[in-house]
Amino acid sequence: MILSIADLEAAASGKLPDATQAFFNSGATNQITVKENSSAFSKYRIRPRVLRDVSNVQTEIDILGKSITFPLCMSPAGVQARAHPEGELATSRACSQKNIHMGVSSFANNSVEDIISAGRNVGGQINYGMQLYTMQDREAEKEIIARAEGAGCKAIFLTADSPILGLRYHEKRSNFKIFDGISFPMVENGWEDKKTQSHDERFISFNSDSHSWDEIAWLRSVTKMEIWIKGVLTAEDVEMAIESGCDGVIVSNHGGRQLDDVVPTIDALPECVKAAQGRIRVHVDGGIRSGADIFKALALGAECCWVGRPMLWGLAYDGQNGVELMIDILYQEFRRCMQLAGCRTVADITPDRLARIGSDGSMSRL
Ligand SMILES: Cc1cc2nc3c(=O)[nH]c(=O)nc-3n(C[C@H](O)[C@H](O)[C@H](O)COP(=O)(O)O)c2cc1C
Ligand SMILES: CCCCCCC(=O)C(=O)O
Repeated sequence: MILSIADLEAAASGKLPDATQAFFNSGATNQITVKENSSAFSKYRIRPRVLRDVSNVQTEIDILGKSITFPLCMSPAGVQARAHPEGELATSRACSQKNIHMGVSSFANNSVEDIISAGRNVGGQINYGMQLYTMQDREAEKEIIARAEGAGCKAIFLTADSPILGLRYHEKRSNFKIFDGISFPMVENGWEDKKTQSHDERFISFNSDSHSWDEIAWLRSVTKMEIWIKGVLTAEDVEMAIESGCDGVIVSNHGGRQLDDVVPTIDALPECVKAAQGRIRVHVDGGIRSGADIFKALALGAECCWVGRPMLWGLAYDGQNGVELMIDILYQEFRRCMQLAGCRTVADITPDRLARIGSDGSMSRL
């Protein structure tokens, strides 16, 4: 029986070859951050308020100019065809049905045009954001931006934590074949001669490790979409994002897949929110596996949460239905958490709803 995200992970992983599990589920080097992203949530406990009439709870929030069902979006994750043959098309339909915005990876196995059409064809009106890497070939980068904007994306998510790929030992040991039999329509122009390259070599061949904050002004000059930075973990970089004129940041460590031993995102969030002082939007991803995790992130000041692996597990388990099941699980848990904690609206989820357990076991209010 699949009741929780942990149940979904177990069911999905059983359906995937070992090498694909290693690719989806692993983090970088020693797996410290991938584990801590989730476990760090447990040092927070909820302080519920009672007798507050929670008969009419409002879970909706406005993101990118549209109301979504609850504060959750789908993180951009590449190579979804390794989870299910329909890949991002199934994810897009599920998001559209459930009224949840979706990030599209540059390493999608379907084009941004097809991904958005798939969602529109089932009737929803959600927003999409295009994830970008800083590319060596700026003309090719510009073309992806133009295609995304033309297809209807509302935002660019520039991934800032990946000047190079993280060292992914589990993935290497498993001999995961990323390229065999699948295409990458957003980035593969001119790649025909590189079919034999490794994952790492291919990334190095197109991605720029000399990226800098200067790119934001360039992005502004080529698009009217919102510009967000994905992969910020410090107050200093939130300040840089504000100075550079970004619309938002996603506090993210790439699900622990880039630099290992970095701070878990839920622990980086408070300093990022404090630095933002409401001048820039602050979202978070990494290790979110329950409705209570979403509640805690909001109480610590995030406007919205994003999930990566839970979406991939849903997709691997049962395509579109599996992603819908994943969203339903998180929605039911989050709504119930709000009710039981005495919150009628998302705005009621404030820092005073949390306590923090110290290293000596003591409990303190935030
Ligand atoms: C298999 C996989 C592929 C990913 N691909 C991308 C990508 O192409 N671009 C990107 O910015 N982040 C990518 N991510 C990171 C996610 O956007 C997100 O930051 C991370 O998965 C959040 O952590 P979670 O998986 O614990 O929810 C990927 C993550 C996974 C697991
Ligand atoms: C050729 C590199 C593919 C990277 C796919 C995305 C991913 O695994 C990540 O960003 O993490």
